[in-house]
Amino acid sequence: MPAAKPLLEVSGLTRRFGGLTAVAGLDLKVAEGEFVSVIGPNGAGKTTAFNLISGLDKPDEGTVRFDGADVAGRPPEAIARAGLLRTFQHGRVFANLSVADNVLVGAHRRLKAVRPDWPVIGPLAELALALVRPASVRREEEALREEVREILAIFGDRLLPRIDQPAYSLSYANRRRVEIARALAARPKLLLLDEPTAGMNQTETAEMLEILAGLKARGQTILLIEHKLDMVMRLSDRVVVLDDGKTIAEGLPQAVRNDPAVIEAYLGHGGVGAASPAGSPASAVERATVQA
Ligand SMILES: Nc1ncnc2c1ncn2[C@@H]1O[C@H](COP(=O)(O)OP(=O)(O)OP(=O)(O)O)[C@@H](O)[C@H]1O
Repeated sequence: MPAAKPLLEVSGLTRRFGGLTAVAGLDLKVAEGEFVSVIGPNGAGKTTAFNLISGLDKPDEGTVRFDGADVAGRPPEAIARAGLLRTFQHGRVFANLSVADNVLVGAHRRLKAVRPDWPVIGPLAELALALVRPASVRREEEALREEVREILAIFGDRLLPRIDQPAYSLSYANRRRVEIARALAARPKLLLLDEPTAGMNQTETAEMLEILAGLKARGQTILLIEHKLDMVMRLSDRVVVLDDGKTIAEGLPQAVRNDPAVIEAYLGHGGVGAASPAGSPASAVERATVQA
């Protein structure tokens, strides 16, 4: 159990789609500084749970407490402003914006949280500032640009040389990196990553593992959905296993990997490469997760 105070506390979270209960009374805690991974067979309810936590979808039942406030059912922008940022399974970037501007969108979100709009004169003041650009505004812009470069540098030379290129011109892997960079620019208290290595090759996956390990070392709190079990094993303080919308196991990575209920869940789902139960039970889970 996490020792530090819970940053995220999900309780009894439920989402039904017609007759299907995608998330069924889910309880989940993430403490400050923790790296928690959510694994489970295809269709277990992982992404639906992320959608409910990040405000993209509304729960039928349950509560989501984030940083001391109940955020269940609040709009995604409000939840992001509170410091909970997420990325998407297939990556979402602003295709026509440059790499730098995509990341600036994340920083802007943070600034808005600190300096909310001033009704009525807000837009006029912004226009005036844009036309005159006093020294203070120029300094702030330069500081932001420098911050963008620092964030992009986390990804080695993948993004920095492409800083002014439009996002649509980037490779799939680079678009996914930009999405993470944008989330980081908001300085999230909690970062939700939905399969950040989906569609990436082995080298790119290994690189992402190092990047996530670096973020963890800096104290970034992370909740990760991931099918690649070796990554989950290397990074996680705790692993939560979902099946049919419920938690079926939770604990240290090695313990979860050898849990009979987990092995059964993976073997029971033909869709995750569980054709042969040969080999050790844990290797059955590994095959299933890597192939998913
Ligand atoms: N908008 C929706 N309408 C109807 N059913 C949905 C909807 N979204 C998800 N589901 C169903 O809910 C269940 C859980 O889906 P979800 O995408 O959350 O699973 P997952 O664990 O993220 O799977 P994967 O590992 O394949 O991404 C699935 O049976 C899915 O078909």
